[in-house]
Amino acid sequence: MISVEQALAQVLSLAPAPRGERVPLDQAWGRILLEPAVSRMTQPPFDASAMDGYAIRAADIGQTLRVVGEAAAGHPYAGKAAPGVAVRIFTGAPVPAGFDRVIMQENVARDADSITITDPSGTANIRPAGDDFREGHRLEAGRKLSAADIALLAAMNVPVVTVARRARVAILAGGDELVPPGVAPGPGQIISSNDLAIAGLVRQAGADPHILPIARDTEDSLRAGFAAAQGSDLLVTIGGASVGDHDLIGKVSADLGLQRAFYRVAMRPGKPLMAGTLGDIPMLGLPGNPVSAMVCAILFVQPIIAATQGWSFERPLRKARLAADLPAEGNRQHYLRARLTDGPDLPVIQPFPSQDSARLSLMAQADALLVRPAGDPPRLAGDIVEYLSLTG
Ligand SMILES: Nc1nc2c(c(=O)[nH]1)N[C@H]1C(S)=C(S)[C@@H](COP(=O)(O)OP(=O)(O)OC[C@H]3O[C@@H](n4cnc5c(N)ncnc54)[C@H](O)[C@@H]3O)O[C@H]1N2
Ligand code: MOO
Repeated sequence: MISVEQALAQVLSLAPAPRGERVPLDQAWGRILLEPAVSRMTQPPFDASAMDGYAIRAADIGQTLRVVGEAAAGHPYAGKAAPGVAVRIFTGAPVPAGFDRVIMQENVARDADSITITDPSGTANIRPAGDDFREGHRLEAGRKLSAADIALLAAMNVPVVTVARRARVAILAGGDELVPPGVAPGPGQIISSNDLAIAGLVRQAGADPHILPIARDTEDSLRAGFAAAQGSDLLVTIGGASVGDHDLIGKVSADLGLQRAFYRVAMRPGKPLMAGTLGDIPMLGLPGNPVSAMVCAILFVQPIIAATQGWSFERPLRKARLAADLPAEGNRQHYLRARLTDGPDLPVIQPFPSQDSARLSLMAQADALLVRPAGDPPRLAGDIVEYLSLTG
């Protein structure tokens, strides 16, 4: 058995280099920027009015001013400032040359073509050219593009960006007991859920899942499943990873030439995890118990997808206070399904009394995985412990 840290390093070393594609901005949200984007604009491109009102010279405050023209957004005023004059101006309009204040119209009394300033206090109400960013401003590679990033790129006049191609992830669940949701299970059968859980986690990491037909517990059926995964960027198998007579993933993948990086990790749940490269595709073989499969996907599948897309998707370890005493840990790092509530300083974490790795109903209620290192001594209520958030 290797440690979780060693396993993660080995998994990440299997990730192929990210490949880029050019997409227009309306398709770029949530994608990973692979090449820096460089602004072709200065923003604002001109000194812009921040208010509806009158452009004046600060030196003229106290005088009655003559309104000589109008500047609206998209309709600049062609003239310049002169002593004793004002220009009617609207938000977003270029401030004509020579004016250095905009007085809000609420602070002005207008009489035909004349204005008197009733309240000269306040700021200039002018956004100077380049106040936001200048030509050449860069948005660096490696970020997941947010709504604000897309707006910024648009304002930079960068209509097309290079983002990482979404990894295509083949998901192969196997087991004679499995039927898809909606099918009436026969004797001894259950509904396959893991493939759908993993597909959700794959999507969360920004990749495209491709759920293959459920494989039977035969070498031929598994071989057909592996063949169907050709052309994917990553293959994730679920189940059949343990030592039972019908656990064939290890044998079939080895027969097909898997370069195995490791098998078995010192973690709980998720010990019978394997990883390697099959042909030129990285493969992760997840254990079949539903919670084990999900924990392995959170710890290993999501990070390798991120790496394949030029990104780092690491859930930070956060601190919380234990709600109840816990016994000493064994020789595997333990990820306990838990609930978080607010506390006076840190959140309070309450692990569920049952940690059975088959209990999906508890996984669905968990908002955190309490992480206990191998060999952790007994802990008391109130002790500070670490957790991974499942809710973001
Ligand atoms: N003698 C030993 N037995 C087991 C060991 C061990 O070390 N020695 N490890 C146990 C642990 S830990 C786990 S985890 C499981 C992993 O087993 P497999 O990866 O071989 O998974 P299966 O046997 O195929 O399935 C386990 C369990 O999960 C259910 N399952 C599988 N696939 C799905 C699916 N797509 N959707 C829903 N449920 C699924 C399956 O029906 C089984 O109940 O091995 C232990 N045994
Ligand atoms: O990985 Mo097994 O989960 O310990 O149930």
